[in-house]
Amino acid sequence: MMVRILFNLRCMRRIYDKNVSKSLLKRLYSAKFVGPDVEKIRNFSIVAHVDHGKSTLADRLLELTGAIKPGSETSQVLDNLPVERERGITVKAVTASLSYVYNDETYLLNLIDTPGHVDFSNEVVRSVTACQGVVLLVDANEGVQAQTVAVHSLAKKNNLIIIPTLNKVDLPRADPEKVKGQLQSLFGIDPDNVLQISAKKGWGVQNLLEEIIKRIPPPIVKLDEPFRAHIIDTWHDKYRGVMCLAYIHSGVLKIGDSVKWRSDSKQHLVKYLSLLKPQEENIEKAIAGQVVMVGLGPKGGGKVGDQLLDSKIEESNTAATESGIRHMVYAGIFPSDQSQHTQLSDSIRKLALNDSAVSVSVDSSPALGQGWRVGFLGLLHLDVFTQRLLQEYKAEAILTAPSVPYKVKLRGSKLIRQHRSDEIIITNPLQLPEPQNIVEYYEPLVIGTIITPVEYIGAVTTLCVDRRGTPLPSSSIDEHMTLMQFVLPLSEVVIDFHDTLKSLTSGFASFDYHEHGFHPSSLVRMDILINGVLVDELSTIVHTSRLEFQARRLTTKLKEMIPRQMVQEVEITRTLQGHNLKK
Ligand SMILES: Nc1nc2c(ncn2[C@@H]2O[C@H](COP(=O)(O)OP(=O)(O)OP(=O)(O)O)[C@@H](O)[C@H]2O)c(=O)[nH]1
Repeated sequence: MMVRILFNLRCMRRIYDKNVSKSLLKRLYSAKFVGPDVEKIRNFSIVAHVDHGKSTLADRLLELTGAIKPGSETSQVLDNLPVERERGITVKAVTASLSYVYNDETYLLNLIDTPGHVDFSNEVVRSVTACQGVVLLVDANEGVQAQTVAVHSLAKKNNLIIIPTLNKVDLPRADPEKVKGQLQSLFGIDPDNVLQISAKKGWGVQNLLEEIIKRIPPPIVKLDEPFRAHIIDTWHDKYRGVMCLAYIHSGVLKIGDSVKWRSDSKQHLVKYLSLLKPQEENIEKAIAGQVVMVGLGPKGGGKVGDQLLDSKIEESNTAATESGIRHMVYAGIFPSDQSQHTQLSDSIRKLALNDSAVSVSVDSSPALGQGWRVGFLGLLHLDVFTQRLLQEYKAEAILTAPSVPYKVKLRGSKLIRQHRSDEIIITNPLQLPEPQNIVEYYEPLVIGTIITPVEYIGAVTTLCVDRRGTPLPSSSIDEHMTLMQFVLPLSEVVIDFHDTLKSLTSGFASFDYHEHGFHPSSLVRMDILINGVLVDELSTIVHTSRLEFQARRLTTKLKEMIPRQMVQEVEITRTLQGHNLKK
């Protein structure tokens, strides 16, 4: 019961009104495509720091190409999940196939609008695999921010053409020349190549569209080879089963073609084939270089990362769908009532299809019953996942306290045999072996990039050192802004680091991080006993230097939250040294 009071993070949000997206789609009208010609295809993505205007630019591009009517009342048309509209953020990359006539030729432009928040960066990573270029959007007022650095290096790593574009030039405080200087000093971008637009007012957007056609090359594909595509997104359709967004690498795909998954050799027929403009437009045939929606019917399946092949290709690889995603945070998800277990299980399965970044494994708890241990890319990802469960599937869930994964090196041949390895990853504090069976503890570190005005360098350094961070060399972006880097423990970053950084720097600093592997650390499991009984769900793994602070913070909270008459004593045990703290 007490556990529920503390950790029942049910999202009490407004119920999803399905009519939102339907009425929206009604307002869209379609332009006629001339048959695809690879030379006239451009696949590109809009990448930027959070809130620099990606979705607003996507709206203007949709208007210019006739996919939506100009002056449409609904803004951020591609952000059509209720959670995206409520929070004003993009969490899913969305594709729109647009047609545009330039120099009397009709071009097919596949636009992918991507999220900006670091927790959804996997969507960006996946999107760029279907692109030959990106529009790197930078707010001309805020200038280069931490995610600008991250998406620029991602585009470079994938050898994509980058179209640097300054947005929000209509703002009185916009300083395009200063931001061009930042792009030059950080990335070596020639200021003459930088475009200037106002996505909100539509200024310069047509020029940008034509620059996309001129600067980004058509995809290099093999039309005469057998059909092969890779899956960049999937979602569940109530009537048609799994629908997949596929980027075609070679060959041609037609309705009725026989295909198979690379991960299993079973044959299927292509039942649905559409362009997303962004509403579905059925097509009979798609060619290499296109991004299309494919459905194989209710039993057809489909997973992000897998490949769809012509059934005559003799190739299979059961590991084809391994994502390589490293989960940053794990939490237990349990039904609020065990009678809801089947429904919640079904909802999690369907949502995990659309949110391929989560990992789901079965879990159980003495207090909460049967449930799942779910891995997320960060706390915002966890929050959005539970909100989507409630809004899109009406599934209420109880969440346990989130924890980062740890690693331990085991002692004892029996244990090593049992785990088939001398090292195990701990995603649940309860899995931690007894201290005498552990040779070494490891915790995950990240390299954090912070871009801050120079006057906050001191405050940022103090925050990072307090969070056990080690500074790396910093570099000046211009006379006002500095790029700082720190090696930080992931556990110190995921909970409230971003909010604290924002409040210390009056909202001016931005933060991004990438993983830096597991490193040896001094860790201990902190157990909580209430009325002498160990409450499994309250156990956490903490760094020994933070044990007392964390213990006092948690017991103070428990003291406030648990009705006094129900508790005689709250006790904290430290398994390693057997210390007790009583409140
Ligand atoms: N003044 C001005 N405001 C803009 C412009 N472009 C976007 N905005 C505003 O900036 C805010 C963020 O715009 P979005 O398009 O949601 O930004 P985003 O990059 O898609 O955001 P995420 O998907 O959450 O990363 C909104 O309030 C927009 O109205 C512009 O050219 N000028």
